[in-house]
Amino acid sequence: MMDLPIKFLEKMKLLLGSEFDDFMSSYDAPRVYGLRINPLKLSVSEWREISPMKDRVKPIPWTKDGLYYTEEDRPGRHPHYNAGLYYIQEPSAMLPVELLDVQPGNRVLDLCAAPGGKSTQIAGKLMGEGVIVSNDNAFERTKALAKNIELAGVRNAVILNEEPAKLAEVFAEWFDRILVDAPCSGEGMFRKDENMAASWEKHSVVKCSIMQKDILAHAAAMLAPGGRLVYSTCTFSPEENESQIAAFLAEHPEFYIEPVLPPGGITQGRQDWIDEETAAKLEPDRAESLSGTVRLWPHLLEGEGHYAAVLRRRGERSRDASIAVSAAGYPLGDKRANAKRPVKLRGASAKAQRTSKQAVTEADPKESWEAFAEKELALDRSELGEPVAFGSIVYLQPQGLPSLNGLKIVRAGWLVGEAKKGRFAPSQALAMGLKREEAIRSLNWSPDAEALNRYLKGETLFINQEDIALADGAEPKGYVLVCADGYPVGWAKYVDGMLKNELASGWRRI
Ligand SMILES: C[S@@+](CC[C@H](N)C(=O)[O-])C[C@H]1O[C@@H](n2cnc3c(N)ncnc32)[C@H](O)[C@@H]1O
Repeated sequence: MMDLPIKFLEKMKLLLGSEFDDFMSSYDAPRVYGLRINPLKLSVSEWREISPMKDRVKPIPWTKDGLYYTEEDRPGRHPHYNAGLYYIQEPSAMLPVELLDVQPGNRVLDLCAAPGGKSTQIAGKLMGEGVIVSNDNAFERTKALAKNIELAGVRNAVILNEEPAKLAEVFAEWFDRILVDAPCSGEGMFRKDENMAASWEKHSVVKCSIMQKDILAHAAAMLAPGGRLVYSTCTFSPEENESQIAAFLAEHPEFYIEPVLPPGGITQGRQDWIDEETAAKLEPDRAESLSGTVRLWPHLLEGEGHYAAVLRRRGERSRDASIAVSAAGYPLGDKRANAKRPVKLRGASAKAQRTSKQAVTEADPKESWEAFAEKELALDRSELGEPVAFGSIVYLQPQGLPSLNGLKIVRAGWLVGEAKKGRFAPSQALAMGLKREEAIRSLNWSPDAEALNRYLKGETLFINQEDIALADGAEPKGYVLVCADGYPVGWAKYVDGMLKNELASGWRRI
């Protein structure tokens, strides 16, 4: 039996009454495991054709691409993981994005996004059209966020490291969809992570609910009229769930709850759990609408537990032409449209900008990219973002963004590579976002090939030239896109029988 905080147990007993014993028995039941197939790479049925796990998985009812797997399968160790074919995610955490109803072409904000489970799910719904702005205010956590987004092969994400108030100054009424997967006391994570139970007092319910209120208020300011906002937590406390949403409705008459018809095992939100003070501020029908939010309980379904509310903003968005902006972030036609914009960069991007101030760059990095893409890729660039360079690093930035002036940027778009000493070095993110046939040279190994295992460990290999698939007219020497089962895992450089490993250092198997 797990060691759970006494105060938590007393509270749950009071809330759940006769259901409490069933709830408690869920802590003795084994954990369940989930993964979500990445539609940017392949469909569930295509994955089933190639996966050794295919006969042991079963569908997660509330997510088209979600599957339960057994612990022994260890999908994180299979090369399909290195190829970004799926994301390992707690099953109930897959619901909020389903409720967000993302459509290709939408502008979506994932406000509390690290480590990126839900951002990658959103990107899979956008299918490369529109933009996802993925933000987290904890810089260290944005590193995992960027890696997961890149692993999934997302081409249309911008990753920021900001406070919601700062974002709201730039993105007023800009987004069609916003996800607030709020920081919370994590009561639904106790079974998965015992540390969460130990630190429950520290992340107190009261502290979290103050934080959530502030985040929600800024999120509301960024949603366009007619837009949809999903609020979710992985905790059970009503203060962070129904009462939080009730307080939000009381302060935001322009929002209403869109009721969710709970699929099997998912239950309605508990309108009777709203605290009295908040309930008194709401009209009765608005208070009743809280039963249109949803709860996932570990004793009623196979998942750790979650809460989600779908909020709609009244009105209709008016999309005007002035939204079209230049790469410099100003509306087209504005005299500043070609101006260089001062931006704050974080991590690798910041380093590249510092370096570029010291060294004289021989060629415009964007031109280096264009030359590389022209020669080495069979990629239709007309559908992709606008090349923008920060120092020597080149990104393809989704079009139509407002100026990111003054924001802390982790990724200004799809990081395609770096111009170094007159050459262009393609990035790991570029490899992951390409399809095999979009590179003029590729090499494909089966997942159990020893050569692939050695490549993933970062070793240099010796291969037969004939193993490289070449586009018409391409010579064997040069960058090769290395694939597992036809899906890219990274770059290598081929010269005279030798395959120099270009797999990014943080991506190698240890
Ligand atoms: C529940 S986790 C998000 C999990 C993520 N959505 C996923 O699916 O992988 C909450 C996140 O909120 C971030 N956070 C906390 N306070 C924040 C704030 N004021 N603004 C933005 N992010 C915040 C935390 O750093 C944490 O990464």
